[in-house]
Amino acid sequence: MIKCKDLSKKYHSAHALTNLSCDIKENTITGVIGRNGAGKTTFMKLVAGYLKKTTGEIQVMGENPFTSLKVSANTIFIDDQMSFPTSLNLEELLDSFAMFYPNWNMPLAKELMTYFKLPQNTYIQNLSKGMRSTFHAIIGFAARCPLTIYDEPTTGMDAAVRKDFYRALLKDYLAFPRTILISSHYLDEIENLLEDVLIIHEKHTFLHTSVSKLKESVIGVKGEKGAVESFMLMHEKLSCTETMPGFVMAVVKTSGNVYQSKHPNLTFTNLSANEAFVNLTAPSEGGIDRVFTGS
Ligand SMILES: Nc1ncnc2c1ncn2[C@@H]1O[C@H](COP(=O)(O)OP(=O)(O)OP(=O)(O)O)[C@@H](O)[C@H]1O
Repeated sequence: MIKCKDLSKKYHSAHALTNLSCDIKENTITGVIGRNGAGKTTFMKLVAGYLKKTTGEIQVMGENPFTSLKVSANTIFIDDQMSFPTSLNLEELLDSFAMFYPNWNMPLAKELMTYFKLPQNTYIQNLSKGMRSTFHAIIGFAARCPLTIYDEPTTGMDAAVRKDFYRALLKDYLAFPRTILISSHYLDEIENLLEDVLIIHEKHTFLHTSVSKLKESVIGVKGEKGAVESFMLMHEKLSCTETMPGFVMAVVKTSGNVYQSKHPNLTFTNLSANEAFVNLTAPSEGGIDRVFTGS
C-alpha cells in the first residue's frame, strides 16, 4: 500500500524527514510513533499527498500520492486541523461527506453521534476540543476509506472517550478492513490495536517492525550492581538506574533469548511497547535529571 525509499522532505532549508524507508502492507494497522518533532506528521502528509517530497521515492497504491487522484479519492486524513464550513450544522456536514466518500456509512455515523452525545443540529465551532476530535474520528470511521490516516486523533478526548475510540477503531477495522496509520504519543494505550509500529526517530526510520518484535528487542534486568554490570558487558545498555543502595535496574537491547537459568542472580522483566520505545529513543543517559544536577 505504501512504499518509501530514502524519502526526504525539507521545508525551505529545514530537514523534516531524511531518508525514510518503509513498506506498509495493505489492511494493517500501523502505529507511527516518534518523539515531538520526529517527522510523523510530515511523513503522513506525504503519504496522503498533502505535501510534495523533496527527494527519494514514495508510492501509495502504486502512484505518486502528490499527483494522484486515485490516492486522494481513497484516502482520508484525520487531524485536529480539519476545517469545515461554519454555516453547516453537523448533520449537514455528514450529508456532505456522504457525497465525497463512496463507502460512507451514514447509519454508523449517526449511531456514533448519538453514542458520543454530539447533537446533530449544532455547529462545529460550538464543540469543545475533545468533542471536535470525536467528530473527526467519526468521520474517519464512517468514510471507510481504504487508506485512513489518523494524526494524533485523541487530542482533547478524556480517558473514557479515548478508550471507546480505540475500541470503535478496532471493531470498525474488523468489520471493514483497511490500511490504517495512526500516530499517537500514547503507545501504551494503542499497542494492543497495532500490528506494526513505524518508529521515526531524528527524522528517519528507526524501526519498522511488529509490536511483539519491538517488545522482544529490549529487556529489563534487575539485581546487584556488579552482577548487572557484568551482564551489560555482553549487551547494549540503554539505561541504568539505582533502585536502592547497591542494586540497579537496567534496560538493555537483546538480539535473542535471554535465559533466566543462566543468570540466577538477576531478575529479568519484559517491557511494554511504550517502555521499549522510550528506552530505544532516549536522548542520553541521565535524562532530565542531568539538567538539575548541581543546580
Ligand atoms: N511548515 C514547516 N516549516 C518548517 N519546519 C517545519 C514545518 N512543519 C514541520 N516542520 C519541522 O519538521 C520537523 C518534523 O515536524 P513534524 O510536525 O512532522 O513532527 P511530528 O513528529 O509530527 O511532531 P509532534 O509529535 O510534535 O506533532 C520538526 O523539526 C518541525 O519543526
